[in-house]
Amino acid sequence: MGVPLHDCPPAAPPTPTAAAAADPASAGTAVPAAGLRVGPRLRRLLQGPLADESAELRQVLWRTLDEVPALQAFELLWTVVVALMAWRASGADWPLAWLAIEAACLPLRGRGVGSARAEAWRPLRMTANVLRLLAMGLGAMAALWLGDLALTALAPVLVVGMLAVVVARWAALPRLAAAVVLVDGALLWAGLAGSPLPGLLGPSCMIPAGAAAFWLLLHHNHRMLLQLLQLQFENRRLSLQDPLTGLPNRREFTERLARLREAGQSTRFAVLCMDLDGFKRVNDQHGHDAGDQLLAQVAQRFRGLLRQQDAVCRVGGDEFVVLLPGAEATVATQVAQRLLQEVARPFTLRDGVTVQVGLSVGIALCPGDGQDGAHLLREADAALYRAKRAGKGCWRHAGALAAD
Ligand SMILES: Nc1nc2c(ncn2[C@@H]2O[C@H](COP(=O)(O)OP(=O)(O)OP(=O)(O)O)[C@@H](O)[C@H]2O)c(=O)[nH]1
Repeated sequence: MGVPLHDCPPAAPPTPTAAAAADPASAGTAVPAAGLRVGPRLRRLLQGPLADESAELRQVLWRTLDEVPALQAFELLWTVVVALMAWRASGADWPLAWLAIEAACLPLRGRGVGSARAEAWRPLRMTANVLRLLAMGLGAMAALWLGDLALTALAPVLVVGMLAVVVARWAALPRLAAAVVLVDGALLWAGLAGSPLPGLLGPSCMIPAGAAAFWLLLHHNHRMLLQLLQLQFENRRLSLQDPLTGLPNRREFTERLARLREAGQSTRFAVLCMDLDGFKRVNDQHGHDAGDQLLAQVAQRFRGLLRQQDAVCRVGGDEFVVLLPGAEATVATQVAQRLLQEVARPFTLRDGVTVQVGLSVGIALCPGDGQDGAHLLREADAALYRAKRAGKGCWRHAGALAAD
């Protein structure tokens, strides 16, 4: 290591931030799981194995259920045609009740889609969808019981068409979709079996085979969709992660910085640019593999020291960047001091070799040293360069707080 820490002001007692950073158990609060807000048992029942997937992935899957307005218009048209025909044929009130349910569900089925409240309205949308599908099954069954020839042709087409839509679009919820197929399939079967028209019992026996085909399609759709999403998520994770240390990489760091800046003009945070001192010597003396092990252990120590809302990223060979949301100068300095001390402790590598390196840190603050993320990074990098020039093993502030 270069110049000892006395080049920096003496270490102050840990602040609540630094204390929390040192104790990962007390750091941060758990992010609430996103997605449908139903009881855990019901969610498990509906989602099945999906409950083990990440909340983010489940949310994307759920979003595939959101209704398409054009599709809803066609579905409405079909139901209106069959229900009005049943009303004319029977003169009874039940087709009107069927239409009333369809009409009442229509605005609820698209409620909140595309808005910030989309997630909150999802249970309502799902309830409305299930209710109208049930009404449609019952309505078609009753229409078949009338024995009207045109209705006998149209009602099964309506049910089968609806089930095809469910199978095509409800791959996110295969269990619920399968239940809808079974219930509406059973109602269709009951309608055909109970029709006063002769000869329908035989064709009605085809319904279990049809339901099985629908179920196979549904299962296939679900597996494909899940695999696609899993790949998409894995690709994204790999593109944002440094494979050696498991830390976020430069791209992820830039995105987090941008998100922080988007949070508002008054956002306060600190950027710490860090570079190991004497790392090349470890590579030269013990080999590249030892250097890799050292980098992974350094990353582990950094992670153990920081709060959950802080971010530490590996942005180059032995270069790391830390983002401290909400931190002002004192806290940033104290965190830099603790990081320095952490790295200064010897590292024991896999084959028992003990190595020692140091750390130099450059600190830039938002808003004091600038507002723009790229500018702050440059400022912190310049401060790091000054720390290196000052003899390494120390930290330096950017801009107004710079001592030299
Ligand atoms: N083992 C390993 N070495 C790497 C990796 N990426 C870069 N390096 C090496 O890390 C070294 C970084 O160079 P420097 O930062 O100049 O080395 P240093 O000894 O820390 O120099 P100072 O910062 O001036 O103290 C170079 O020798 C690179 O070849 C990596 O992924 N694994």
